[in-house]
Amino acid sequence: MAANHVTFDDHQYEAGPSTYSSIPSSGAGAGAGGPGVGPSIHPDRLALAALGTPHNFVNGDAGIVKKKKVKSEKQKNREKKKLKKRRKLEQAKKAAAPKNSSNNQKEWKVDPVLEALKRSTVSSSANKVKNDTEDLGKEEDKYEDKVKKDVQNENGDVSEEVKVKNEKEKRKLEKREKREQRERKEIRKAQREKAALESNKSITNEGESIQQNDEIEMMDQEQPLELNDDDDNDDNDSKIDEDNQISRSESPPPLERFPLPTSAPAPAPEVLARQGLPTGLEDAEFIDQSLRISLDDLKTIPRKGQEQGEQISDRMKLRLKESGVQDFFAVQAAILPQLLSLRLLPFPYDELHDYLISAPTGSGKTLAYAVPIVEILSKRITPRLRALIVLPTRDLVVQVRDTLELLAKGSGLNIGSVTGQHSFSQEQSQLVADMETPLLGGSSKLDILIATPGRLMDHLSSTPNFTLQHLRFLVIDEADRLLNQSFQNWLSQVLSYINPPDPPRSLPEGFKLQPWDKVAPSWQEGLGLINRDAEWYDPIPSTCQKLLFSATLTRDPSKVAALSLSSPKYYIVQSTSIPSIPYNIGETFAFPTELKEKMLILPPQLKPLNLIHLIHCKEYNVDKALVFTKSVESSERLVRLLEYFEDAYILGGGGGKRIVVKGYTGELKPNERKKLLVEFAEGTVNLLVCSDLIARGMDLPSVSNVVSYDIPLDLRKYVHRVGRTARAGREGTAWTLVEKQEALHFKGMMNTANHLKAIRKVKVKEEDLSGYRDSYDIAMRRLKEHYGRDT
Ligand SMILES: Nc1ncnc2c1ncn2[C@@H]1O[C@H](COP(=O)(O)OP(=O)(O)OP(=O)(O)O)[C@@H](O)[C@H]1O
Repeated sequence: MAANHVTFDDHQYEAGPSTYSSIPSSGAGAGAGGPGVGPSIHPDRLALAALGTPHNFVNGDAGIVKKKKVKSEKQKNREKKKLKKRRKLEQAKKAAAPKNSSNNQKEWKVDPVLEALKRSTVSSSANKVKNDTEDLGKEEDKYEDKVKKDVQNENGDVSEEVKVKNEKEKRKLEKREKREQRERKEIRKAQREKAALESNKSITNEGESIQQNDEIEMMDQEQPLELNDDDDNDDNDSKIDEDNQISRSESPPPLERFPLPTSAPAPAPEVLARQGLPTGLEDAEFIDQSLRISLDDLKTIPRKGQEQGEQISDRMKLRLKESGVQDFFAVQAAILPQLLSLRLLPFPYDELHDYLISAPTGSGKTLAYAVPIVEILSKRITPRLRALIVLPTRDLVVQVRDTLELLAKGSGLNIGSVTGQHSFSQEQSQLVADMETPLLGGSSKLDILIATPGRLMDHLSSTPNFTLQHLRFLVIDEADRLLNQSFQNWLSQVLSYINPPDPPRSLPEGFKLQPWDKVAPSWQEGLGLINRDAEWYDPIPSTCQKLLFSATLTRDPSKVAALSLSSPKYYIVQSTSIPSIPYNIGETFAFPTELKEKMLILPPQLKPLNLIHLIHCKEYNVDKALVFTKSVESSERLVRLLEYFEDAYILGGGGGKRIVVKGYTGELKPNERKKLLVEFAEGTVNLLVCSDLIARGMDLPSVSNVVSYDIPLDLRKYVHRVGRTARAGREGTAWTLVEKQEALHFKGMMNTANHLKAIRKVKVKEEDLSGYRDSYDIAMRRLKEHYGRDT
């Protein structure tokens, strides 16, 4: 009986042509009924027909027997045709099957169109089957053509044109299917909306009706997603839709309406910039750049139990006076009283703040941390590494070390630096006294270390007994630049060497604690030296204060968060007459008060002549100048051109003194650079041509002019360039040579920062340049000869 439930498709693909042998004149002959002549119908089915078994099964053979009696000639012909087509189809399938199967038989791939049709016929009624059969016939015809074409394609019989046609047809079919799907969905949606409207009518309360609509809207949004999952089950879906409509209209009145959530207004960029920042940074304290406090007037904030604050030590006053300091500048006046109020080893109840200080270039940031470090550490008994200052370049390390040595003269403090300038072992012997005995508390020879991040990391990982556990100050100068250096993830590494290890940790096996091995109190628990569970006191807090200084201090939340600041205080030093310039979100730049800014807008070919005019013309008197170019190569070229020009100009009787120009590049050895800076300070060198990298943070008190021969790429670079002059309250002028095609960009950049008004435009007349023409032409000829190509 199982055969009775075989569907039409099952017959088609499994029973084979024998199923249809009942069709008169089919001539198939060799069916399941045996090799007899004429119609061969399975005896079971004949018996069933005779018994009058109800033929409500979809499409059994018995059904066919019954249908046979009423079939018209037309129908028979049609079926014959179909049969013919099917046979052709079977043949085509065999031909289309891959030829490489192991048993040399063609493997049949399931065709998605036929599969879909197969599924649809399973659930349809007998009538539907009839229609479907016709449809299927059509589809099969199409498919047969397609297969034929495919077979031909495979054999390479068909031209390119035919292939394209096939493709087009395939796409058409797909498009049609999609369109139909879309239409079905739209119909369903319209039905739902209609039902919703009807159910709304029955709800008299207006508020309730709104809620009902909301509900329906929500459902509308959700339902298509479900329906999309199975588009073939349209009938079922529409039934579900009907059920939904009914249940909606019959559902009890909805509950009282709650206020719907509304989206919050978009936060302002400044607010966004603050997100993720520690509290304290939101409330920056602004310090007027003109603030001055005399050395005698500066007092520390009184500590607990103190009536009034203390003055700085006489020795420090003396040292400061020796280096020309009469008053403390604003940045120093702002933070010295706070930093100096804490002891070398603060009490547990003393609140240690970290500091972020944004102050203009040349405003005296170095002394703002150097003075408290020297003052506080001078009270120490045994040397331990208590201050670490990280700087981005060797030159800055040398500069800061000089300042610290000057201040610490006579204090007994040991100051060292690691930059990679000396051999690693030389630096090691400078850092630690004992590298042989394992010591938990380290064996530092230094009190203050100034380092570049890369070399610091090397020592942390490879120098035995070098530890940061005793740090009282961690200073990150030029912080914006350093925080942008992800080099070996240096910041988080350094912080991990400062923070106490997580308890519990027992001492290494076989380790012997030496009597002179002094572990920092906050590290003792982590190293297993004390068991706080058995003690009565709270964890011992770290005594390290982090101080960050920069002219352009970033407030990038992710970078600031990486510092794990504790109770941070944020100070911005700026002039009240020139408002600070908000640039990037949360970033402010401040310019030195005594700075004059000028720009020349000119054709590129006139840049050298204009520079020559600026340095030779009495009116402008551009001397003691740092000249910035866009690259090392253009620095070299400019230095050479100016040298050739000076040769020709002096020889040609141009008048005036010879201008001495030198390049200040990274290729110079440290002692050469130092010599050059001394010559520049003495005035024997008039112009130093350099790149941005080398000049950053350089403190050259004698710089009177900064010339941007090539415009800076961004405002940040501009601030750092111009900040090389007008330092420490002195006057200075910044010149920018702007090529005509760059004018829009440069002005736009300054305008965005609301700073364009501060820059005066200078125009040099063509005739003013004529006096230099001859010497300039000679210089250019020599330059061309030198480079052996056109310049
Ligand atoms: N209170 C002061 N009185 C006089 N001169 C000072 C004072 N403080 C600092 N200076 C001098 O000002 C110059 C600039 O100081 P410093 O290099 O510390 O500035 P800075 O803010 O660190 O600049 P940059 O951001 O460019 O590094 C130095 O020559 C320094 O000696």
